[in-house]
Amino acid sequence: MNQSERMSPVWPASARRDSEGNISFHGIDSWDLVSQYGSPLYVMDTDEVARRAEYFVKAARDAFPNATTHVSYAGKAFLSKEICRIVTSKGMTIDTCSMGEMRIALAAGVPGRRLVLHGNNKSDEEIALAIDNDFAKIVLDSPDEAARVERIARAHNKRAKVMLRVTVGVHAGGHEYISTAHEDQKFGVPLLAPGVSVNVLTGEYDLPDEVEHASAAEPDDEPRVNSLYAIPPSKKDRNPKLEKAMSALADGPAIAVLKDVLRRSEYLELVGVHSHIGSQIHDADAFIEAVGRVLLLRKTLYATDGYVLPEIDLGGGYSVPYLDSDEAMDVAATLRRIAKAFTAEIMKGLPAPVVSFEPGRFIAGPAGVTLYRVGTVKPVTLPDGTVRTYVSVDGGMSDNIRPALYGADYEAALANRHGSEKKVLARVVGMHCESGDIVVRDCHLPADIQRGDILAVPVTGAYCRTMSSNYNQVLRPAVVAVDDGGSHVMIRRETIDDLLGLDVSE
Ligand SMILES: Cc1ncc(COP(=O)(O)O)c(C=O)c1O
Ligand SMILES: N[C@@H](CCCC[NH3+])C(=O)O
Repeated sequence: MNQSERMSPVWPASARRDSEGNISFHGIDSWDLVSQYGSPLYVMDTDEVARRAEYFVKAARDAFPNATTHVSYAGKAFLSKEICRIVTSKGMTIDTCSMGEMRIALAAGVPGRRLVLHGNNKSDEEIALAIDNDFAKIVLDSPDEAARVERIARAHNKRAKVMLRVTVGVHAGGHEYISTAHEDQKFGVPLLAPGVSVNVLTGEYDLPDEVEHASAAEPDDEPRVNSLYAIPPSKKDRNPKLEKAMSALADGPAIAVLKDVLRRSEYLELVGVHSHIGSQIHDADAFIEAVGRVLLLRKTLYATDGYVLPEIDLGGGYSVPYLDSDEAMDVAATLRRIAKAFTAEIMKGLPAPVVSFEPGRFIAGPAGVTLYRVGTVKPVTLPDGTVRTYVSVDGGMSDNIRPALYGADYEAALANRHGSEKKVLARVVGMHCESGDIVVRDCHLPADIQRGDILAVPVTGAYCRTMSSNYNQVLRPAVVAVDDGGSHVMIRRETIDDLLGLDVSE
């Protein structure tokens, strides 16, 4: 019997390396997986997905013992009917943002009341499908969307549950393309008019002159009773700093949309506000800052319209380590810190909202490993005399666009043997006609790596298969599920018939 060693924490918990150097998942060798299902191959450890879903749902419940929490799996990270069933069995709902994602979740048997629809450019058909299926929420992303959803809801004689996605102005996230709460981008509706900034913790704010005159009450002024307060507070409950910050928000774009939704209440039920500040966020402070701003918005809407937003959705963005040297985020501790922000002064007088989260990468990323066959191995001498060994594999940017798109870093390991003790500086590259077709920019691999070997790249469960392409007319790989019960195909490999079937020209 072979002695097996656990792999480092970036691998699924079931991954082992035996004394011959074979990497296995739940006892199934990489070599056997590739022999049976072909290469490249996405391997999804479904036990790991279930464990991570369970962990997040429990961490949210534990962090908010006195509030209801909802955790929605962000299907854009990785979606299949089986994954839908696994995460919903662990108490999650599912966040979708396209017709395809909605249809997969519905085909998995997930009821609409456990689904969410996002999207900055939803089609009428997508909105109609969500309304028809009584989705838990449709997240409005721009000022004109309330009227569109209302029109479709009226046609279906239904009342749609809607939220508004707001951009809170917090700058966070791993890469510019995956940061979503700064001002200059396509998602959401800003809290504040252009040029206005508010420190929600101190109530200090910077307003351009004209806005200052229009909106800010002096601390000793009478409150702007008619414009700011639906229900004027008693003098002793007034907080001048908070009033200044609320005044700025009361004049902002987000409140205007929320008021518009309230005016359409016959067909729209305003269930809350949504803030997603970006993805691969390591810094818990960014979430705390976002919570403060969203709670200020909730307080302001209560002040102006006497409406208590029932739910605050804080989106996803929880980081995972990709490299052994990356620090793992303590998600339970982060959620506890977020929960503390909900006990701030600003909550005084308002009931606790339902608090929702939408993790994607955290659930699926570390559960996935991609297996590739090694092809050409080419040592290249660099101008400074260093030799870099280019190791070509049979996939690349078509199955993992993240290195090319975000400069994302990964690790690679020889998965079918130990290989020589001597290591070489290597770059793992794909088979596409692009020099940027890189899988792992820099790593050290055994010097005797050769054609036919298997390379495994961990943490490819999120945003790899879902962002894959047919570039160079390659066929998308299969996704194989592994767990204690064995392995099976979850999503089949594309075939040449699939490819030719799309080309309908005579
Ligand atoms: C609205 C929304 N929710 C949730 C997510 C999931 O993010 P992550 O996979 O980083 O948790 C995203 C993607 O960034 C998103 O846009
Ligand atoms: N696609 C991004 C994550 C953000 C997508 C959702 N807003 C990534 O691969 O890191």
